[in-house]
Amino acid sequence: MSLSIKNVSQIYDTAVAVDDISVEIQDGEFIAILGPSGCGKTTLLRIIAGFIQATKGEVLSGDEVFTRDHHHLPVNERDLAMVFQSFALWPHMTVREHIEYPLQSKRHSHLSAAEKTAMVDEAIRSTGLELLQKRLPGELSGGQKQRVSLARAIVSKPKLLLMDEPLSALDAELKISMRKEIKDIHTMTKSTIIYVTHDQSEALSMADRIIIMKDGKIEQMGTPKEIYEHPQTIFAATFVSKCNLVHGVFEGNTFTAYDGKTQYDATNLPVCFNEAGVYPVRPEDFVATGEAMGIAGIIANKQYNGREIHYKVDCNGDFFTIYGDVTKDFQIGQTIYLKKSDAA
Ligand SMILES: Nc1ncnc2c1ncn2[C@@H]1O[C@H](COP(=O)(O)OP(=O)(O)OP(=O)(O)O)[C@@H](O)[C@H]1O
Repeated sequence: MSLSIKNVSQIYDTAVAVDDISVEIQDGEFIAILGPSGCGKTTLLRIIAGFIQATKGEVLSGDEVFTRDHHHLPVNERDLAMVFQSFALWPHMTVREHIEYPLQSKRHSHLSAAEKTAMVDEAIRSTGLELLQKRLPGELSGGQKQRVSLARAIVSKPKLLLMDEPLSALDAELKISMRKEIKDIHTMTKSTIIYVTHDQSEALSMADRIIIMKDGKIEQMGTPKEIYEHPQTIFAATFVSKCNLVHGVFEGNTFTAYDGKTQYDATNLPVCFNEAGVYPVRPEDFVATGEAMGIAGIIANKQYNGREIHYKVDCNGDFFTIYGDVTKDFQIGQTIYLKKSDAA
C-alpha cells in the first residue's frame, strides 16, 4: 500500500504534537520513524491508523482517502494492522484464538471456514508458534507474546503494518533476534511497514528509509546509509549513532580543527555545521595513537567491547567517543592523540 501524508498537523491545547508533516511512502517500503520521547512519532502513527483524526492535513492510500477535511475512514475500514509495545493480548484467549480473531470481522466474511483455517495456520507457522497454540498469554515469555501479536497482525495479510515500539519490552538479546523475524515477515508479506522507535540501531538495521522527527517536525529523511554518512543537521548527526562535533574554522571548502593542523574537506557539508563552527566525525573516523600527531586528549573512560575498546576522550572540554584497537590498551588519565583515519 502506498501512502501520501500531506501537511498533517495535530494541535493540542498544550502541545503541537505533529507539525505540518508531508511524506510519500511507496508500496512495500519499510519505514522507521525515529526520534526522542515526545517528538510526535506515536501521534503520527495513530493518525495513519485512524485512532486520531488530525487537526489539519490529508492521509491518502493510493486513491483511497483515509483522512481529508471532515472525512475520516474508520480504523476497521482501513486495510492495516497494528502491533503495540504492550503486546495487547487478552488473558482468557489462547494463542490460536488471538490469531483467529481478526478474521472474524465483517471485512473477512467472504472467506470460507477452510480458507480462514489455512490463513491462521500460515500465520502460526511463519511466526514459529506451532507448539504454543493452546497456551494462554500468562503461559508465554515476552518474546513469545510479541510473536503472537505479530501473527495476529499478519493473519489477514494487511497491506499496511504499523508497529509502535514493538520490541521495547524485550531484553537485549531477544530484541536482536526479533528484528530478524520482523524483517523476514516484511520479505514474506511484502506489506508496507511503518515502524516507530526511539532506538537508532533498530532503525538503521531494519528500515529501507528512516524519518527522523524532532519537535513534531521531520528533521531528515533518507536511507540508513544517507542518514549515517550525510547527516543534514546537528541533531541528526548526534541522535543517530555517536558523532563527535569537532570545533574549528571553515575557510572555503576546508575545515581546520581547533588544533590548527587536522583538516577536513567540507565540500557538500550542510551549512548548519559551518554556522555552528563544528565538523562531524564518526568514532571510526578517528584513530587513537600515543604519538603526538592530531588532536590531543585525555582518556576519561573506557569500555572493553570484545573486538575493540570504546574510549571517552576529554579533548579540551569536549568529550569525544572513539573506538580503539584492543592491541593498544590505553589507560584512563593517559594523554593520547586523535588523528584522521585513512577513510575520513
Ligand atoms: N491527548 C493529548 N493531549 C495533549 N497532548 C498530547 C496528547 N497526546 C500526546 N500529546 C503530546 O504531544 C507530544 C507528542 O507525543 P507522542 O506520544 O506522539 O510522542 P512520542 O514521540 O511517541 O513519544 P514517546 O516515545 O515518549 O512515546 C508530546 O509533547 C505529548 O505530551
